[in-house]
Amino acid sequence: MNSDIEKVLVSKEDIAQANQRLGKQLTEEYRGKNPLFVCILRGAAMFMMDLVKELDIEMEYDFMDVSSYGGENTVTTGDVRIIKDLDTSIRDRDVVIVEDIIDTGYTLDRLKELFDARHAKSIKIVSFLDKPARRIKHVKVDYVGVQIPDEFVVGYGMDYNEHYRNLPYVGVLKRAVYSTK
Ligand SMILES: O=P(O)(O)OC[C@H]1O[C@H](OP(=O)(O)OP(=O)(O)O)[C@H](O)[C@@H]1O
Ligand SMILES: Nc1nc2[nH]cnc2c(=O)[nH]1
Ligand SMILES: [Mg+2]
Repeated sequence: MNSDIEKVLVSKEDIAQANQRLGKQLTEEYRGKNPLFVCILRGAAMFMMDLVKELDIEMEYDFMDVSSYGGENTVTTGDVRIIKDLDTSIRDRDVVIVEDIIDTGYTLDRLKELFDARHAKSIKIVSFLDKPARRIKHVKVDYVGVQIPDEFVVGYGMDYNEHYRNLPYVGVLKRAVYSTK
């Protein structure tokens, strides 16, 4: 285990199991609909690539880069900026937004509003992690991998100052790491 990690919240095995379950559910729901899966960069990249391999249907995917956080690294501002937009039109498409984590809900609330305005046929959300304790915007998450307590997590795509995204599990950082980096 990485020496900066205090504890593992979601192991490699837990991740694989959650993805298999989500893949089955989404396969049932979207068979014959050619859905567009939208990965929200950068955090959701690793989850997205694992998830789509569990889908046994025709589908397409695209990427969008948004940033929901301002100057500080662990404090939300509620400001969501589009850094890279989709290349695909979502008009009349069944869209599945793929996120690594829903925390305050600002990012997904804003994205849902945006996709509604672009006339998607349907919009559903799949988030690998759900941290309900911190919710401010009560957006409906249709599919959740794992619910976690109110801790700042890293790994499996999630970062602290761009580090730790490549960890193959989700963990909590040691306190000391925040004060030295
Ligand atoms: O529910 P919220 O409070 O809006 O937080 C969740 C969002 O915050 C993180 O992304 P971030 O903007 O930090 O960028 P990243 O995905 O590139 O790491 C995470 O990947 C979610 O997209
Ligand atoms: N890395 C990381 N990004 C987040 N964005 C919102 N919550 C979190 C979290 O717990 N960890
Ligand atoms: Mg993100």
